[in-house]
Amino acid sequence: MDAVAAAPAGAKPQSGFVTVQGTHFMLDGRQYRYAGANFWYGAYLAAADGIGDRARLRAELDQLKAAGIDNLRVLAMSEASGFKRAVRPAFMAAPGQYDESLLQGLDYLLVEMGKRDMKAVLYLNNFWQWSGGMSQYVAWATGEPLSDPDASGDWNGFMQHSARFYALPKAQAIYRDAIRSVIGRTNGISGVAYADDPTVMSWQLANEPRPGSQDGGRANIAAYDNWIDETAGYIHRLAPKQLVSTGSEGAMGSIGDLDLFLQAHKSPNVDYLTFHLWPSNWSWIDHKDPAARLESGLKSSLDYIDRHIDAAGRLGKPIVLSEFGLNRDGGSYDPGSGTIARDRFYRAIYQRLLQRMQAGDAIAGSNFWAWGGRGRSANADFMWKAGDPFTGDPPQEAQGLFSVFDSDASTLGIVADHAKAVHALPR
Ligand SMILES: O=C1NC[C@H](CO)[C@@H](O)[C@@H]1O
Repeated sequence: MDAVAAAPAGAKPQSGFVTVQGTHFMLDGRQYRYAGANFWYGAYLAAADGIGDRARLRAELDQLKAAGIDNLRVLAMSEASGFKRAVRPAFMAAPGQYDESLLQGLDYLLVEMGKRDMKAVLYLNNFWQWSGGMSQYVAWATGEPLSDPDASGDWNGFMQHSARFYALPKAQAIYRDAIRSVIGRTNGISGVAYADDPTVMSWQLANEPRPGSQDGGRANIAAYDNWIDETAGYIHRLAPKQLVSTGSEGAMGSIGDLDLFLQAHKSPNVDYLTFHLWPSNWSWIDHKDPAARLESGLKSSLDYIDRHIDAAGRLGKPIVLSEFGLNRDGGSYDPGSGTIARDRFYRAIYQRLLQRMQAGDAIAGSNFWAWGGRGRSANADFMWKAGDPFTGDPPQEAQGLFSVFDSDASTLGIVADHAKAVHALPR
């Protein structure tokens, strides 16, 4: 194992735990607002050589920190599955069997983030197939075969299958054991219990948990709301010093109903709200030509942002935009391609977030999707294979679809400008 590198020069002493006060985050007695990134593969990159690349990790954490990015959203549990486009290896090879090398990767990542005074948002499951996720739990609990959406194209059937997770006691038992295995862990490098580590800002129940499909999800609402309330309460009992959020996309992840989103987040066990913004996935903007309907897509996007910030204010909890992204020009995956449309999109999103922060509204931060760093695909189809470098795009998507690479200077400049403006806000 690599020796743990010395703290970078100028590393500040570690800050305390992030807490909630009304519609704001607090940190060390002052309001905390942040500019962050999605770094789903952070623990994988931090694993020992053979899976990870710790020299790349340290260099890219430095690059992110230098850009003012001090909050990273990271996958902290994955399940071995037969899904065609799932990340391999998985944190959990089988119910109750955990990959110590990936957990040591999470140890290493948290230590390196702590040195740089960064905060981690760790999600413990996934509604989607690219890390196994809820569908794999259903398969383990029922013995039924998986329905792979990348093979069938039946995304509605997949979403309904995943949503069975919420009401299957055996699936929940396996999941809670996984939660305990992470939250109850003591960092093998620092000796600090995860639940006592202020680097961990919050635990997320899952990535983008939905009640089910647009047509079938309403029947699962009671089970979904109950799952959120009970799981969030369970996590709070394991980690009383840290925050809990759901990982929801907002209305678009709540069968299009903002009221259902708010209802699911009323639980006092849910400390803050999350929402995501995916104009090209939601057909507001064209994947293959983001410039074509950019202005109308931007209008829909800004409206979506305002509605969710307003709703969080009414609920009296902070909210973060914990995913947003857009395609490269012409829908290209090539890291050398242009990002004119994406840069316009990022600027407009950040401008609206900053305006709402300056107004004292409930918005407390954002994490762009997603840091790709120096990860590059060498495959003609741009699809990830086990052993390939990691990028910001998980294995179910082309490597380069939404990644912000280390060479994307214009986009990273926009991110850095936003981070600087956020850090200049009164605290
Ligand atoms: O959580 C997610 N939201 C959208 C991303 C881009 O499509 C996707 O890769 C991921 O599953």
